[in-house]
Amino acid sequence: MKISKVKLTAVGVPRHTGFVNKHVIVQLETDEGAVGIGEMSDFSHLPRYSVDMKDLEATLDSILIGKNPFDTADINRELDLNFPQALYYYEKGSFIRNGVDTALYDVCSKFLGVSMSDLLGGRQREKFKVCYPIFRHRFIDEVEENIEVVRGRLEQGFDTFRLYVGKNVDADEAFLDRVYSEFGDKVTIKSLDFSHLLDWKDALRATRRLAKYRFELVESPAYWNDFEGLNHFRLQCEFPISEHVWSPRQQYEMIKKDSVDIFNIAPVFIGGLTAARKAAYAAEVAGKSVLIGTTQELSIGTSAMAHFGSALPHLNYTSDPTGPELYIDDIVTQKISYENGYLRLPDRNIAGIGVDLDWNKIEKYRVPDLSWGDVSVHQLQDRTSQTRG
Ligand SMILES: O=C(O)C(=O)C[C@@H](O)[C@H](O)C(=O)O
Ligand SMILES: [Mg+2]
Ligand SMILES: [Mg+2]
Repeated sequence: MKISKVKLTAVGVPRHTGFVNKHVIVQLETDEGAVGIGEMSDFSHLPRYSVDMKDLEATLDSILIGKNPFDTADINRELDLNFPQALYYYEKGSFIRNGVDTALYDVCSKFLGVSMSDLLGGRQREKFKVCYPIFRHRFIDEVEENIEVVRGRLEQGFDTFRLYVGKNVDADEAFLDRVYSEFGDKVTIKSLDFSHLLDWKDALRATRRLAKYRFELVESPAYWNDFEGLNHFRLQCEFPISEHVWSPRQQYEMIKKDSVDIFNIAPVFIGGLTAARKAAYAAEVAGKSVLIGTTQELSIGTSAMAHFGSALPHLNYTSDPTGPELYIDDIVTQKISYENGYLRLPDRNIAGIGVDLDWNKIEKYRVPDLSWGDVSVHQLQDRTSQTRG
C-alpha cells in the first residue's frame, strides 16, 4: 500500500463558551483505496504564529506520497526532522505530526480490517474516566456561572471536574467553597491546574490556601520547563504533581529531576500516537503514573486518544479529553460517546478509528485558513469569547 494523496481541510467550530477553535482534518488516500483520517487539533493556541494550509499540504505531499503507511517509524522520523520538537507546550509542529500519525494508524487498521486499538496494544478497557474542565476565574462574578456549569454537567453524568486556577485565588476559593457546599460528595475535583502561569513558590502558596478543599492532584505549578521548580514544589506539597509531556527531552529532564508523579500525555502535544506511546513507556519505566490530557479535540482526535488509552497499564488517574462535549457541534456522522463521565471506545468490530467524516458538517464549519483576528491573551488563556479586560 502506498500513500497517493494528502488532503487538508480547516474547520472552525465554536465552543459553548463562544470561543471558536480551528482544527485541520487530514485525509491520507492510498493506491489500495483505503483512506485514513486524522485531526490537527486546536490551532487557537499561539494564533499569531499561523500555519499556511496550502504550503503545509504541499510539504506533506512531498514527505508522504509514495510511502508505505505501515512505515510509521520512518515517517515519524522524517516528520520530526521537518517539524522538530521545540521544548514548547503549544508547538504547532507537534499538532501537525499528530494529525498525520493518527491518519497513518487509521489507514493501516482500516486496510487490515481491525480496530485502531489493535495496532496500539489492544484493549485493557472499553472506557475510561474523564473530567469536565472549569475554565479559569478572572472575576468573582464568574463563580456562579461556573457553578451552573457543574450543575448541568452533573445532571449529564460528569461527576468529576478539573479547575484552572491561579489568576484570582479569591475566586478559586469561592468556587471550591460553593461546589462543596452545594454538591458535597456528589462531586470530585480532580485537579488544580496552574497552566505554568505562576512561579512554583506562588503556586505553592495558592495550593496551601486551597488545600482545605478536596482535590486529587496539582498540575503545572511552575513556569514551563522549570524542572527543578517542579521538584521543589513536589517535595513540599502533599498532593501528587502532574505535568504535560511536550517533548522526549523535556520528559527525560522531568524523570532525571524527579519533578512529577504523573505524566499528562496527549498525542497532540507530543506529536502523535507513536510519540505518545513512547512517552507512556518511559513513564512506566520510570515508575510514574499517566493520565491522558487534551487540547479539546473534536471526535476524530478524541477517538484516537480513546484507542491510545485503552492499552495503557498505568492509567491511574482520571483523564481530560472532553472536547466533543465542549463544542456546540462536530464534523463526524456520529460523535464519540460519553457515559456517566466515562469516555467510551468505539466498538471493536469497527475497522480503524471508528468515526466517519460528515461532509455536510464540514462544509458548514469550513474556514479558508488558520489566520486569526484580534484575540486577547485572556481569551486565549481562558478559552472564552469574553473580551472583558
Ligand atoms: O490541561 C490543560 O492544560 C489544557 O487542557 C489546556 C487547554 O488550554 C486546552 O488546550 C484548551 O484548549 O482548552
Ligand atoms: Mg494542564
Ligand atoms: Mg486547546
